[in-house]
Amino acid sequence: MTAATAARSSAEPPPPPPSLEVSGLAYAYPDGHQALYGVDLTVERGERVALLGPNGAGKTTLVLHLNGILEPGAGSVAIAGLPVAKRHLAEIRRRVGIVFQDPDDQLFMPTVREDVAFGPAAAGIRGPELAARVGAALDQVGMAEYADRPPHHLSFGQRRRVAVATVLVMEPEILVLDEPSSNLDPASRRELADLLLSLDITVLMVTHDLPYALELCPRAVVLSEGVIAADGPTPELLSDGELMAAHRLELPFGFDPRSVSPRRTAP
Ligand SMILES: Nc1ncnc2c1ncn2[C@@H]1O[C@H](COP(=O)(O)OP(=O)(O)OP(=O)(O)O)[C@@H](O)[C@H]1O
Repeated sequence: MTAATAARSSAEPPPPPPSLEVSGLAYAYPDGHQALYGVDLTVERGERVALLGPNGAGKTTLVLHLNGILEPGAGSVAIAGLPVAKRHLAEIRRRVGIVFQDPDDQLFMPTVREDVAFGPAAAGIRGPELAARVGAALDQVGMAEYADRPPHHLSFGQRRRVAVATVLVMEPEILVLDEPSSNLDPASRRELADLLLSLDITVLMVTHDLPYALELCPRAVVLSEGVIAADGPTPELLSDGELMAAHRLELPFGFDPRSVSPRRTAP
């Protein structure tokens, strides 16, 4: 290394910490049921990762550790370098935006605008900054024109988009989506895919919809019986018949995972 390159590299900022770092995470429910046995998972900033696995694999249990709803029995979780711990819980919950499967679990205010404003208002943001953040989040999900509507007057697909806005407005480090394509008609499913591809954000997507995982997530992780059974490029994992059968993963009849490449960006 020359003196000039050494000087330049010492001036470069260090790379950002991973968006998500899970190390040796183990968890047993209070009734003694062991749901996770030492999970290690690192997701770098900007990655989109599908979390796959059969019913009961431990996917929800893992997600509930990301924002401190559950506390590890062993191991640790960090979000952009900040440990998930009681003393950091408010900041952790801002950094981890979880979109639950049922948007009605997340929407409870009289209007869309108030639902999207709820999180930042609770964090002390007021006035023009609050209005600007809410407007920007609704624009991101294409729902600005519905701002004054009651959420329960919207379609399921529209409510899911508003639920995404309620977490985007917090400017999270990582967006965690639980079954984002469930109950969506084909057009809403595609529109949500386009929306997710337009976001410059780290994504962890829990899904049983394997074509959706393939389209949106270049990388997939298979969780099975509380351990990571595979971690790699989604097309490779979904083309591995033995792996798929061993973990009860099934593609739709006739679907060839080699016929689709993960999309990098929205059209
Ligand atoms: N509150 C609880 N008390 C005891 N055991 C639980 C509890 N919640 C989940 N479990 C068990 O922990 C294991 C993991 O469950 P989890 O909900 O994390 O699986 P999952 O991969 O999200 O499944 P699914 O695809 O069906 O949503 C399962 O065996 C489940 O029965």
